[in-house]
Amino acid sequence: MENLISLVNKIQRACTALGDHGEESALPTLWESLPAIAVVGGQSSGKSSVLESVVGKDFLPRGSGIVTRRPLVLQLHRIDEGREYAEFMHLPRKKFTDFAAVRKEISDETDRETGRSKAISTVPIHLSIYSPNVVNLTLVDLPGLTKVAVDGQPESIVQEIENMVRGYIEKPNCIILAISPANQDLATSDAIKISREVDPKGDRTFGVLTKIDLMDKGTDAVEILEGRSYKLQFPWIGVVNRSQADINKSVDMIAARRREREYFQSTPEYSHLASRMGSEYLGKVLSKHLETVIKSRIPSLQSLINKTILDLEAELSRIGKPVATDAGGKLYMIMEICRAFDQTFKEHLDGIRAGGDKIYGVFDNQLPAGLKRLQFDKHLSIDNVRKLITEADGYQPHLIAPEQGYRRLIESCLVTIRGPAEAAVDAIHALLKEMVHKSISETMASP
Ligand SMILES: Nc1nc2c(ncn2[C@@H]2O[C@H](COP(=O)(O)OP(=O)(O)OP(=O)(O)O)[C@@H](O)[C@H]2O)c(=O)[nH]1
Repeated sequence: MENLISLVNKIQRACTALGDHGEESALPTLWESLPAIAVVGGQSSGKSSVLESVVGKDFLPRGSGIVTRRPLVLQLHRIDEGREYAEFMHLPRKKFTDFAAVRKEISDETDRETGRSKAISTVPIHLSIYSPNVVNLTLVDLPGLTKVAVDGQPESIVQEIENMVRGYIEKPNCIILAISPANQDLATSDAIKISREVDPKGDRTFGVLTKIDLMDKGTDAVEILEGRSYKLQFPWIGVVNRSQADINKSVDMIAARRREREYFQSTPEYSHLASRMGSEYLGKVLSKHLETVIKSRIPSLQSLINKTILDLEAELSRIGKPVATDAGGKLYMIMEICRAFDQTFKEHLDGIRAGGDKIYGVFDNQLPAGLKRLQFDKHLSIDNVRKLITEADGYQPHLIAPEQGYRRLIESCLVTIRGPAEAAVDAIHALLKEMVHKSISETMASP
């Protein structure tokens, strides 16, 4: 089953490399059919902390304002042994073993796409983490939902983030990880609000409650965790992440996970729920659920891939043979096309293919018929001949041919036949053009 998640990971990477990340496209987008888990929450709800706890590493950029400005597709791969490392799809063959450098690269790559303007972009960053301490999982980290723009960002950014988040989570294949902080009223949770809009029955929403340790004294989250305040199909999972003070003191993740476990076991209100609380448990549940979803989607994925292959093959055969890349190859190809065109055109003229016979039709029928309709009587009347010859040559003895006069006579007749002659030329021009077009399409269609 673990192979299934890695297979989907590979397809997701291929989608991004081909520019398919679920946006408008002429072809059905494969990305949209792949199951993935999107992490949704308001700013400072603890999204980054949950992601880092699931991974067991510090690697996400931190700061004030909108830090996550591009979707981060985080693919976790479990390895049996060896040192953990990370890889970005935009930096192939570069292995990061220093996770502070991973954090910096996420920031830098965000800026490369969006500029330093703090704008947001829907083009995802792909990060793969290979570690013995993770479960196979694909998570998409999205910008935190916010209510106000900061740092000179346009007001529209609030709506843009919401649209981007909605764009991911409204896809029926998206599993929503809705992060809500326990120290705020659940009724005000941005994550619950938006996930309820796209998944009203909670069929694909996992509710995660953070900051349970920060709740007011005398209050607890049992009502929520037991699904009585807000029911989802899947049980709520509570987590206790590192506080800001822990982060400042560089409390490591492994110690934080241990402390989290102890917290749930030793707090009387939660001890009966301890076995299904915490980030480690969350990671396992998500991995298992993702596997189940992928398994159920395999037939539809397969038929989508097959259909896309057929569509692309049809498109390829419509486009034609591959074009050579080097100059010599291109020249050879052009010469071949010209030769084939030349041959086809000649065959049309010679009557091997249809079309050339129409040219004979013009000379044999149209032109003679046009000429027959002309009135030469006036030109060739004896009076006119005499007049022209006298005007051109003057009075001459009969032995000398009146050459100038003949010329004038022929010229005036030629002017008369101009009309039918030009009509014949136009007709042949149109026929030749038609044959050129025919020959081009026949040349391109020939194998
Ligand atoms: N005590 C305690 N602090 C937490 C918990 N979860 C998160 N925090 C703290 O809350 C602050 C915000 O957490 P983040 O994980 O950065 O929240 P975020 O949702 O990713 O915030 P943005 O990146 O700004 O959108 C940090 O200082 C965390 O240390 C928790 O369960 N308990």
